Amino acid sequence: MTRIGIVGLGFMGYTHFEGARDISGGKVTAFATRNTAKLSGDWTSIQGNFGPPGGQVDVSDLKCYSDYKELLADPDIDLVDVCLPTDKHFDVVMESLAAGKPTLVEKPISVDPEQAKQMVAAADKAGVPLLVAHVLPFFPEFSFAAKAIQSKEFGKLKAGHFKRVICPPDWSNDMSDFRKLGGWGIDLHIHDNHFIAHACGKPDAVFSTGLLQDGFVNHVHTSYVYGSDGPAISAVSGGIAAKGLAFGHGFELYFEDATLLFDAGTYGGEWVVNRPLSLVASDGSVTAVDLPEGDKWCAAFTQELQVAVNHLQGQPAGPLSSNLALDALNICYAEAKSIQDGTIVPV
Ligand SMILES: NC(=O)C1=CN([C@@H]2O[C@H](COP(=O)(O)OP(=O)(O)OC[C@H]3O[C@@H](n4cnc5c(N)ncnc54)[C@H](OP(=O)(O)O)[C@@H]3O)[C@@H](O)[C@H]2O)C=CC1
Ligand SMILES: O=C1CO[C@H](CO)[C@@H](O)[C@@H]1O
Repeated sequence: MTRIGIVGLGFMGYTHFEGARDISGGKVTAFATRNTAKLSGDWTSIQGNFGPPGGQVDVSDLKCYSDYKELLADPDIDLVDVCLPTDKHFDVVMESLAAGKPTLVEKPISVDPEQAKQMVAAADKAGVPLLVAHVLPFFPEFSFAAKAIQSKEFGKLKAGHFKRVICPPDWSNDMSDFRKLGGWGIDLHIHDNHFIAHACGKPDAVFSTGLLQDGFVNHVHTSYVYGSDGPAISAVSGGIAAKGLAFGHGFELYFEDATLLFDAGTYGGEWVVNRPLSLVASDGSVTAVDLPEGDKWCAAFTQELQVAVNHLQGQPAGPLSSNLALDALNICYAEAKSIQDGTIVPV
């Protein structure tokens, strides 16, 4: 049984906690929070941009630490799950690795590429697993899309377009500093960069136009450059949607033999599926793809944590690979440079 300790109980700490309820071979046995109400199980202050608010949680079977350093020193923790704001990732991950703890850290690995490289190098040197919690490949529509791209079930992917937009979030004071987040490029659009690198391979270069703020991407349109045989991929992403559009994402994927479409988001506070995952076939038919039904709101996080737990038993890290997280971050920097210089930038 892998005993998981969560550090930081905000939107993601709570989401991981709920997601971990359904994994096999692992469970959350400890958490660390600075907040006295949360220490006693009152998680009602927690709310993110999807999922329900936190409630009253029975913490009697859990070790509740007010200082994450105590959690890192606990010999009964097998996997440290760092759910802190991004600017805290480097210090806490380095401490966790130094304590010999296999570590899962929320995305992005860091805003600073040098720090990100140091984290990966430290894990390699210590022989301690470091995983980055990029969850998008575990969402059923994206999981289906990645499998379709990699298996060529519908022929080769010829072209694709991705979308990910939010209105600026207001659930956390920690998210108000654009430089700490790395802008919506590194905070949000990195999901697409990671997914594209995971499903299609790392692009050779990017060409982007968009809006920069404090040197970071606020809104971006990117063309991902592959060799002459590669797919034509583009994405639009950013944080300039009006307040009624809290979150929206989707894709259009043009395969040789079919087109795969998906588009959904939170409009006016309601989850709206504009286009369920649909297969447009060459015979003219359009069918909704059967996806697992009745999944909990945090099911993708369950899958993500399952891969992390399985990795400690020798299974591949898959989409949680820290090198893939580095690639995704590097693409973000190439995009910002492309917007700045107006040129195609190698990745
Ligand atoms: N995969 C995904 O879909 C998403 C990923 N994320 C990522 O998750 C990470 C956390 O984001 P999110 O959960 O939204 O942020 P929140 O602000 O909601 O939660 C972060 C928590 O970290 C703790 N914390 C904050 N500052 C400090 C500090 N100085 N020292 C120690 N602890 C601190 C607080 O927990 P406490 O009060 O318990 O101490 C806080 O609630 C980010 O890296 C973000 O990019 C975010 C949203 C979605
Ligand atoms: O997917 C996400 C939803 O929006 C949040 C706010 O930008 C991001 O942090 C997160 O990664």
